[in-house]
Amino acid sequence: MKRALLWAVVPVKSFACAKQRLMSLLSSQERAGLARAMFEDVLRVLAHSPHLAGTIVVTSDADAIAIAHAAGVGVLDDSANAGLVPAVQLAAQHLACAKRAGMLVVPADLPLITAADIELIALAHQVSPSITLVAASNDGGTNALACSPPAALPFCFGEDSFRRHRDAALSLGLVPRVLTLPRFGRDIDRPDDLFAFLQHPSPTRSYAYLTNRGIAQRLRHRQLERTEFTRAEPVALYQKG
Ligand SMILES: Nc1nc2c(ncn2[C@@H]2O[C@H](COP(=O)(O)OP(=O)(O)OP(=O)(O)O)[C@@H](O)[C@H]2O)c(=O)[nH]1
Ligand SMILES: O=C(O)[C@H](O)COP(=O)(O)O
Repeated sequence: MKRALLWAVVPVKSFACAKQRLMSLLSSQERAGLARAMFEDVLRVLAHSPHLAGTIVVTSDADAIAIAHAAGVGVLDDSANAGLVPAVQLAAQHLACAKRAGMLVVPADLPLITAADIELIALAHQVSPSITLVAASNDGGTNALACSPPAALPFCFGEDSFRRHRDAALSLGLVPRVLTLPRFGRDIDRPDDLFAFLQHPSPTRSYAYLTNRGIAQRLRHRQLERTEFTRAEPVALYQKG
């Protein structure tokens, strides 16, 4: 079976605005630092993959642009910063105009992905027209979307996006390939995602960032307190009554 060559597309919103859902655990500086480290982890895997035709970062963040250039990958300017869907549409139009065969959208908050994951996606993805999807493990999101040709699908990122991408493909008469890739499933969006990430050391910049800054240690204390509070709560209620 012939394979469609994929261009990886990594949308990156401004680091200063990233990871709002981690606000209860991390300062704005720490959220920006983590977002940056996760992006570096993702880019390191994509930029070295022999299974991709290339990688493009869609962003207007000066830091992200510098990191992309240092990794030798292209940048599309997203000065509008109007959300994930317009950013991906921009990339799809760009790739379609350049007559590229396909696009693989990879969010920048997947620090655990590996070269083997990219290979599995590239091997599973069929010739055009075709769609390949990887779901987030816990929130109904889409953590990888391969699409040939690049603009084959109306992009549905947001709430419940995996189901909506699958339905959109089916309504076009395309049966999407769906892969279960545990490392691809684990984006870091919410406090529980971060606690789970910290449970197992990983050779990632993200883990190193959280550990070297003392953030990991602080969060482990916090998690312990949370557990103890949950355990203590029924006793406290009993005493009050
Ligand atoms: N270029 C670009 N990328 C975006 C935009 N909005 C989100 N992204 C990227 O899309 C991916 C998923 O982002 P979200 O989960 O929506 O945002 P987040 O910063 O990770 O987390 P929250 O702030 O908690 O929603 C990440 O790679 C983001 O950097 C945008 O307006 N422009
Ligand atoms: O499916 C989506 O919309 C993207 O993967 C982003 O999802 P998230 O906001 O849950 O990370």
